[in-house]
Amino acid sequence: MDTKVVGMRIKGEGSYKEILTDEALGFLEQLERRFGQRRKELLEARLNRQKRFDEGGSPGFLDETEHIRKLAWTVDELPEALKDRRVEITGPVDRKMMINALNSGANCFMACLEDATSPTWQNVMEGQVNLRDAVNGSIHYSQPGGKEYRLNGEGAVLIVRPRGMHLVEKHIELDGEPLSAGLVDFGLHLFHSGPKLAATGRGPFFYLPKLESHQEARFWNDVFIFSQKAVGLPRGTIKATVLIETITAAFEMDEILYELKEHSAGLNCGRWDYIFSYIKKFRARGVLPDRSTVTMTAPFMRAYSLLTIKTCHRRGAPAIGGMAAQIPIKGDPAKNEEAFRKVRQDKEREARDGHDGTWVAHPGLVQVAKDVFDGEMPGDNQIGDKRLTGLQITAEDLLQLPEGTITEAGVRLNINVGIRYVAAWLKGQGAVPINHLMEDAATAEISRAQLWQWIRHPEGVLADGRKLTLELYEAIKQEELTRIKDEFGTAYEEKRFPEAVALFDDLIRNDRFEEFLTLKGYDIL
Ligand SMILES: CC(=O)SCCNC(=O)CCNC(=O)[C@H](O)C(C)(C)COP(=O)(O)OP(=O)(O)OC[C@H]1O[C@@H](n2cnc3c(N)ncnc32)[C@H](O)[C@@H]1OP(=O)(O)O
Ligand SMILES: O=CC(=O)O
Repeated sequence: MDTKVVGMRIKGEGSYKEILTDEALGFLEQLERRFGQRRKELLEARLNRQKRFDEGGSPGFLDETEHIRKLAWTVDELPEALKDRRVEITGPVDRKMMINALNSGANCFMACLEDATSPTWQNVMEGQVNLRDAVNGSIHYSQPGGKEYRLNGEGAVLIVRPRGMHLVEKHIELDGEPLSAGLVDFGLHLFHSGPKLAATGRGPFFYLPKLESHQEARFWNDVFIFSQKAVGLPRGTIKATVLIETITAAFEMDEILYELKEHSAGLNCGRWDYIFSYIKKFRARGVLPDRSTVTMTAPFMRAYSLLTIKTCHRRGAPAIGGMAAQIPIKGDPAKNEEAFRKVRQDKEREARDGHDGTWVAHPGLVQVAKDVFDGEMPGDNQIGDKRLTGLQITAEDLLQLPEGTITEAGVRLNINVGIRYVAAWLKGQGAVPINHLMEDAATAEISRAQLWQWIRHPEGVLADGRKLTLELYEAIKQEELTRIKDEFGTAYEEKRFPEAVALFDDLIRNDRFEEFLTLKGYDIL
């Protein structure tokens, strides 16, 4: 469908007229024309950085920005709505789940168009409708069978996570090229809800995913400056929290806060993507052990989270913790208690280390995290706590390879979870419960990246002495597929497992490491 914007075409089905208004599309056009090329250049810089790592180079703290790390400065004052973020619930932009999240009792709700949302056109467009209705307070949902869902009062403060820079939105083209997905998600939400949110002091707030450098933070800062002017908001109204979820960004935390200074709402430890990034960036080097053994207490993960807290507090910014993958387990009180215990332990470590809040994946976990932070954090946040000021975290600390073994069970789990996740994603679900754990794009990336690396790396050897080869991968995969087929029976095809297996196989078998599984998957979504 052609639009009134010259050169712009909508290729997705359904008109979504209330979201894709001429004015909103005009705004997307301006964003793309101003920032689309720069996004591509930043992606090119990522590839060049990877080349250097493949040739043995290492990331380090940058010489050219030493002055930024040395000088005393702080980010701008936080708005009232973001001072107390002790519990943030995350979830996709699904209508019912959004209402549940907003009503969950959490301080904030991170509405995710990234890892927790499969970017079908329908999900993306309906997500925007849901965001707009949530901001208007008019959001409601009638469950087939009778249950009604409505907002109970103001609800959690909304923070929107647009898609990462690597993704495009193929359903909207400008001059024959797809738009930048992150700019679409950001732009539509800002255009429809920014002024309304600003009027109440509850936004517009964003989470910025998968940044690799301070230049990418500068990109977003420039997008914010331009966009605020375009929609009539004072400079500094938008606040953004950057996820530190790539190993390279961990070396540029000060610089990232500095670039976003007047728009910064601190940093968050995106632990799952961080592990994925570590494997991806250093795939030619040492191997990581089984996914389940790489936890936040591994020295390199601990160094990263402590550095995040230290850096944020020095700069007057909040340092938000990450996501424990456990979710409530129905029908098994003992296992459920064990899951809750693990989440509690994780949140206690975060609160005691000095984090200013944390993430939970499920409404049933809000109270657990709240109790921990209420107990450990008497004020709104711990930004004033400078305990970590003298802590020295070196490049070696951040890069230290975790110890542990690779087991057949770990290989099996990676194959099983990876294929199940990709099938769910192809069916339009971006976050799923598998083996009582939350799985989303970030956790699935770890699974496939580990398999890819273990097969090719000489140290990809199981604890029993067998080298993981393509042949062994294939044999285990066939056994796991038998289990999946037994479980799904005649629904196997309808659930898109054949395509999921083909895609997963391609990611593992191809010697070229695919940057993101969602990039490859988007072609057939
Ligand atoms: C690595 C990262 O990027 S982390 C951030 C991105 N990932 C996420 O945000 C994942 C968030 N979590 C989820 O999506 C979900 O909790 C899942 C998919 C893991 C499990 O969901 P379900 O299988 O629906 O869980 P369950 O059956 O226990 O849900 C019970 C109720 O809680 C609701 N619920 C579960 N999780 C959430 C959530 N995160 N937000 C809002 N509501 C939720 C369900 O909709 C359901 O509601 P209902 O009783 O009104 O029908
Ligand atoms: O985005 C969060 C993560 O843990 O990855």
